Amino acid sequence: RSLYSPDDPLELLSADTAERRLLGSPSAWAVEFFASWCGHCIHFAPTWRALAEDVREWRPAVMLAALDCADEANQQVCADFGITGFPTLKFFRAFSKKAEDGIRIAHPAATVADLRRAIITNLEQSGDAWPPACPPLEPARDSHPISQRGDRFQVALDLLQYENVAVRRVLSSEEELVEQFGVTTFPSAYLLLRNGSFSRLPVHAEARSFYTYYLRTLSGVTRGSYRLNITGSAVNESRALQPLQADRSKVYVADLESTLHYTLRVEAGRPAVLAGAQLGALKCYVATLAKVDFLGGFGLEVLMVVPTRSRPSVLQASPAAVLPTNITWVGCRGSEPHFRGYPCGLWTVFHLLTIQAAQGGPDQELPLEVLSTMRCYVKHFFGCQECAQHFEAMAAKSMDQVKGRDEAVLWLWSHHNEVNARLAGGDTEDPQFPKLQWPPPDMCPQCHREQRGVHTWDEAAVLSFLKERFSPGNLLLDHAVPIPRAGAEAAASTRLSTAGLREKEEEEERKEEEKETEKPDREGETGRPGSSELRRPSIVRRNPRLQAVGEDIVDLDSFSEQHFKSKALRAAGRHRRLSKRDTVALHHDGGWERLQAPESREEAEEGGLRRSPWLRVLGLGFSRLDVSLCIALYFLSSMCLLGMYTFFRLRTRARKGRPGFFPAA
Ligand SMILES: Cc1cc2nc3c(=O)[nH]c(=O)nc-3n(C[C@H](O)[C@H](O)[C@H](O)COP(=O)(O)OP(=O)(O)OC[C@H]3O[C@@H](n4cnc5c(N)ncnc54)[C@H](O)[C@@H]3O)c2cc1C
Repeated sequence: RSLYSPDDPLELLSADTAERRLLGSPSAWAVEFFASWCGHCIHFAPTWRALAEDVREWRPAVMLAALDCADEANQQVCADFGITGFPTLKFFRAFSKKAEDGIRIAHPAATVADLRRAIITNLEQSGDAWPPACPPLEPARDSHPISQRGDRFQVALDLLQYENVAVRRVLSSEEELVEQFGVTTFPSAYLLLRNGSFSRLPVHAEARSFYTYYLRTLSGVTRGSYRLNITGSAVNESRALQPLQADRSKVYVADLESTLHYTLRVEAGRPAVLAGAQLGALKCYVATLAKVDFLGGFGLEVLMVVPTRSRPSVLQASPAAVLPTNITWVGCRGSEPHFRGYPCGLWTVFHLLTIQAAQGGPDQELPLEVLSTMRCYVKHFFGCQECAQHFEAMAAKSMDQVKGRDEAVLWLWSHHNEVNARLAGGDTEDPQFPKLQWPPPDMCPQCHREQRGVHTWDEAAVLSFLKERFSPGNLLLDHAVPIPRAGAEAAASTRLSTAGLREKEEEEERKEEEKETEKPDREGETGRPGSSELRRPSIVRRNPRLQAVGEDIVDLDSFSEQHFKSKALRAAGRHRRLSKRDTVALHHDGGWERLQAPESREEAEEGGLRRSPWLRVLGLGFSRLDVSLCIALYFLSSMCLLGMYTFFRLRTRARKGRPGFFPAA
């Protein structure tokens, strides 16, 4: 099942319906914005469902709804409603005009009773926005605290859909009525009939459910014509995922790519403004991806981020890019849509990053940098807010004490296991993928030891297991989105060893250089149609319009250019083609070239930023535009000189031909 199904008594909103239903509505709405992968949303779903059941009779005065912000189709609408974390609960008064009118209902960990009270409190404060279907709940002189009054409003709301009965409240302060009915205890309920007779309701307890039940059973009281409007969208319908054959000893590139797609296009695209610490966190993340030899040769060209103040973030600006635009979970695929997926992918990406950072190059600090990048990323972008808080608490305790590169790998491993232990047996656990202390004995027997009957880990064995597991040779390309290429070659590329990849890559680079030398005027073109050598676009493109904006928006283009200068130089040394616009061209496999967006081709050509080989050899840093201008100026000045020369020459000749100035004697 998805978190909610059409059987639940709430409306499942979508991008098409959210604004239409919530804004300008004669009903008040309580909405949960959730992400189906988020553990705390999974915990919270039964409470929201129970609340929906509890207040189902309050329709159409008060409606309950839910919107899945993890669904990429809903990304924009969730951003419009200012949703940055999950679950977020908002109350919309009737006739709310703007998305910002939603009032946050604090504390999603609240009980059904707390939430019901929060709805009533907000309803009471509706003033002019009183839902027409809602009975008048607020007597003129009510000195009781709102929390107490709220409990008693509920009966009136519970009877909303019933005809031939009206519920009114009388306060103890209304002495005349109290006296007329002979009321002695508060609260108590009286039934007043049309003929003027009245009697106290014979209920066992002066409580909401007793009153409601009794009133509904009265003769003549019937349910009105209002029908529950269960409008489950097809997208949200319960569905089990088709199982994909996944080898659990492998790491799938499809999972890594899907995670990058989700982190960069969805999570980082959510804030209205990227600035300050949040922008810093994104820069770190991008920088780490570029710095670590991420995917070890599996064709990721990282990465341009463009300054933005507007939310349709640059991260979405390039429709076709290196990463696929859809999500395919393979190793991280859950048995149902709300299990596993993105959080699984995020753990996997960070394990891979720490291990690759620990293994590659002389930079001792890099694995520690990866850990702090993960900490920053989770703090600023991970949509599951409570997960992020838990992780931050763990990190604050011990992350600073990590000194060495192997220690960094083991820190992440052991803390991931701590999370596994906390979540084991809970409702976020996919029954088909129980949360274990990892790696389990069948995956790594040598990792486990027993000393006097007590289990211990052999950390050295764990470390080498992790290094092997997250080595480039253990990455599988299955189910990732392929780019068409020659049949046999494509088949062969489904799984390549690191060595194979690197050889292939070098060969392709050689070929590429040769082609560039042969056809300098084709520089900037993205490849031959049908060939596997399309130049890959960067994930995110420069958007010149956005560059004029504010000071605290950092141009990550120049940031990364500076940051990775040394890396770029090294790459250039290895005959990498490195354009000014591509931050770092990492290893690539020809079979993994992504289709390039046409606009990025145009952009590259228009900007004239790609230099032809001979200019690069000269190292002059001129673009083709510069050179064209030089030639044009040179030509113009030559023409000018020629003109002047001809003019003076003609004048001299003319003078010689004329009679002298002095008259003949
Ligand atoms: C930073 C972070 C904090 C989170 N906090 C919470 C939370 O507070 N509450 C909540 O409900 N959910 C939380 N989650 C989600 C939760 O940890 C799982 O990611 C999610 O439930 C999916 O679980 P899974 O079964 O796919 O395995 P995951 O735990 O996601 O693991 C993914 C894969 O990594 C491998 N793996 C497992 N353990 C280890 C390990 N110790 N070392 C290396 N590899 C390992 C396995 O192959 C596994 O399939 C958090 C996720 C992240 C990224």
